[in-house]
Amino acid sequence: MGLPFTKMQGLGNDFVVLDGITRPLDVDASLVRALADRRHGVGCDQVLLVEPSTRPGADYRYRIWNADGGEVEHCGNGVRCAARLLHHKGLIDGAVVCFETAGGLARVELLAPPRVAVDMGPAVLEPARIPFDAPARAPLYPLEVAGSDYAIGAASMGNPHAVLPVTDLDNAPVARLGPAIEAHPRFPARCNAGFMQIIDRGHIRLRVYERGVGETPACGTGACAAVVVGVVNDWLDHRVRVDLPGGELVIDWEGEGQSVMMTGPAERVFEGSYLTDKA
Ligand SMILES: N[C@H](CCC[C@H](N)C(=O)O)C(=O)O
Repeated sequence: MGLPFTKMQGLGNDFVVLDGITRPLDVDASLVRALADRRHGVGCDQVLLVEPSTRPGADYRYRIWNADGGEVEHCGNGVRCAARLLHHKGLIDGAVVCFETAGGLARVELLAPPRVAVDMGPAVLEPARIPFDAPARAPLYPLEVAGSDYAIGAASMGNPHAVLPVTDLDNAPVARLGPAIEAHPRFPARCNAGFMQIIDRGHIRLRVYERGVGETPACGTGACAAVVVGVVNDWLDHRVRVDLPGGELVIDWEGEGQSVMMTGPAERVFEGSYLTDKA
């Protein structure tokens, strides 16, 4: 008997989505790594599990694991895909659904397909809550990485992000610096490393080396974190077009204490059954 799943993607950030609603499902790191394996398994950046909600105000709970098997707090592209899938299955009344995640609540609205809008909740800038080791909160932090000194922004969207401004994104040292920032000791839970090029006050280009995965075509929480860092440093206005290698997200943030709003696509790719018994 195989494990049914739905393959989905948002700007090429791809997911194996599991149904924990019809019946409870035990997901562990080894199953995640097997599913995520692009040669021996299905292949994905993250595995998502949608379950009945456990808290008032939420319609469903959704959990996220990176391809390395680590469970994490939030996934922006993933929450759009989870909402699109529930709507397709007739499990949402109307066009709005609220998910509880380990990183907080996410209110999702299905727009004209394939677009989906998400209230990602507030950004967290207090170093201890990112978590990031720093003596005090600052718009930028000095960080020594691989023997050189950089200035990074740091924020959490439920999950930790470092944001490094660059002037030439196409030639940014993502493969070299990404892993070093991801595993930097000042990020005790590791982090997602964003490389941001400012085009103008309403437009950035972004590449993200994701915690537990590597560089992905798009990172929703990374786009949110990059815009937050840009607004905090007065480099950006409140509505920003974020060009990622996989496509465009639109992020709106009115400032401290306000939710970060994200709009982008979410698409089903195929339904399948993972044959866990290899015999
Ligand atoms: N790699 C992230 C989780 C997935 C985030 C990303 N796929 C998104 O769309 O936000 C982390 O370890 O926090």
